[in-house]
Amino acid sequence: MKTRSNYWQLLPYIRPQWQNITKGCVGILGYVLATLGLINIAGKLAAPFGQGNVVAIAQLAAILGLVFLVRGFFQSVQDIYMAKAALRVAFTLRKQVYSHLQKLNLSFFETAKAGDLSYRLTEDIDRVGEVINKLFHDFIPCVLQLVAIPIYMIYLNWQLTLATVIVAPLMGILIGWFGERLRKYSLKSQNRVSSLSAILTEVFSGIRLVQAFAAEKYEVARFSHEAERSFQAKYLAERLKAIQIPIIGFLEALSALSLLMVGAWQISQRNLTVGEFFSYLAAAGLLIDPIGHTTNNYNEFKQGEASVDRVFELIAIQPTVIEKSKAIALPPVNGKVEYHHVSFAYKPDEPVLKDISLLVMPGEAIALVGASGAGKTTFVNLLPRFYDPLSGQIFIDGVDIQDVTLESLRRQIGIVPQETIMFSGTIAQNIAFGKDVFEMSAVAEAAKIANADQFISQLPEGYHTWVGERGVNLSGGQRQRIAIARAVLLNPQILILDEATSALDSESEALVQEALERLMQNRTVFIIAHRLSTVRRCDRILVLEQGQIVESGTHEELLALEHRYARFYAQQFS
Ligand SMILES: Nc1ncnc2c1ncn2[C@@H]1O[C@H](COP(=O)(O)OP(=O)(O)OP(=O)(O)O)[C@@H](O)[C@H]1O
Repeated sequence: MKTRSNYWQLLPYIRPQWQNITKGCVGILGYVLATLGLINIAGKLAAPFGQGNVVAIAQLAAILGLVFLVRGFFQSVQDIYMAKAALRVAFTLRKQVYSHLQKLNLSFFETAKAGDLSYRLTEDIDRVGEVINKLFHDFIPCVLQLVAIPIYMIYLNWQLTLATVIVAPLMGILIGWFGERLRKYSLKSQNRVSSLSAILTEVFSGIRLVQAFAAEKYEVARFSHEAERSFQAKYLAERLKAIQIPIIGFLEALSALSLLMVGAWQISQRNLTVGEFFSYLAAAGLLIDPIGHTTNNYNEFKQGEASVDRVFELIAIQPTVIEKSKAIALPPVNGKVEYHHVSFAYKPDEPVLKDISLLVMPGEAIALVGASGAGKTTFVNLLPRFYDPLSGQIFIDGVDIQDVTLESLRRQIGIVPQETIMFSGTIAQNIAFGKDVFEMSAVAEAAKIANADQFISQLPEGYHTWVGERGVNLSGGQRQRIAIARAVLLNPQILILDEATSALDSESEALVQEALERLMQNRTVFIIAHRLSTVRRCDRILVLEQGQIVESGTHEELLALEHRYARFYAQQFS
């Protein structure tokens, strides 16, 4: 576990807020000066009280009221500008972490938990914002008061001050000790809540599976176990705080007692007037609040540090697929694709693709077949650079794909995945996914080509029908046609199709097939094929086995070989 504070890493986010912070500091300064003014006036009240001078008391009380008002005004200034600065820091951090995550590789998201990520981006960053807000509008003024008031107290009477602050070092040590423990408990607690959030995301998005497997009890037990651990971690933190408060309170009482004793002794020795003692007591009284706040704030900082750690952990993750600084935009391509001695492994010593070389001409349709785990998905994932080969190169129209910008590369490769994810938005927005501005007529045209126009037109609000987070209100076949429409609208020269394995009813199947056929026309296509009709239609079939192309040719040619494809064909399609 890290012990170094990550708060310093917030500095680049805090710096641009200097204007708000300066305004807030003016507020702090005014507030502290007004506080010193209050102490001074309180001291002046002792004499008229002794003389029973009501007029003087009333005058001083009026000034006191005025200074309170001024102090309140400065407090508002400080609160407003510091809160603005802190919230801006949280906003910028959130935006930056989100765009950083967007740059990370597929491999990161394959292992990261969605619930955990969203917790870090929401709750953790909120907490960072709250801590910075506290730091600016509470902690700094308190520390300033803790410096200014004792200086004033020393000026009034150093012996009394010594008596008051004698327990301060012990207090400091205790606060530090508790704070460090709180930070550790908080990190644990945040991680636990994050795990809870991850379980919730998993279960609610896979609720059909949970119900289908009658796994409700199992999931409740899993959730309860994690909730129990979260309870334990939170409880430990709260218990620690509960122990700390009376200990610090006792030290404060000790300090007050010693102040009274030394004060009485000094007055009896005639080293101190009652008026000075009054002023002194007012100063000491005004210290109680900042001490309490500083202790609480320190605890919160330590707890917040856990959130800072968790946020910066994400920022520290570097993408492995990196765009070169001199990357050029890939010009519009014809679709010639060449794999040149390409090898790849997810884990060292476990090669998934082994020295693959292949030339695909523009407009050619390539079917990839092979047993599960043969490397078909990996093979196509290298083309849009979801991963980079360990060795070898991939060229599109003779240009090494590692020399071009990721955006220009990916915009020219359309992907129709096995399972279509629908984002929350209208059908039209889902078809035009990734585009801010689009022509409705172009969307409708794409939907027509994808055989989707008819069912969309029958929906209550047509293209403006809202589809849920996972498109629950559309059938599998309809979702596939939306995915095809997306690819049609993108109009890429190169297409990757991962044919859905789940069976559709024959009418839906025919509509999808027809749509796919139209989509594939005049494009270079790589298709992970699960259907015989698709395989037969392709110009070339590649049989993958343990990361190697072991056979290549047309359906008829490969059948005539009577080897692997023929065997595969017999198993899969006959
Ligand atoms: N993200 C990953 N991390 C580690 N190993 C992986 C990852 N993705 C795939 N693999 C492994 O790489 C090998 C090839 O997987 P790949 O998904 O490319 O095969 P496939 O032929 O597409 O299989 P399927 O038809 O089942 O989808 C398998 O052994 C798989 O377990």
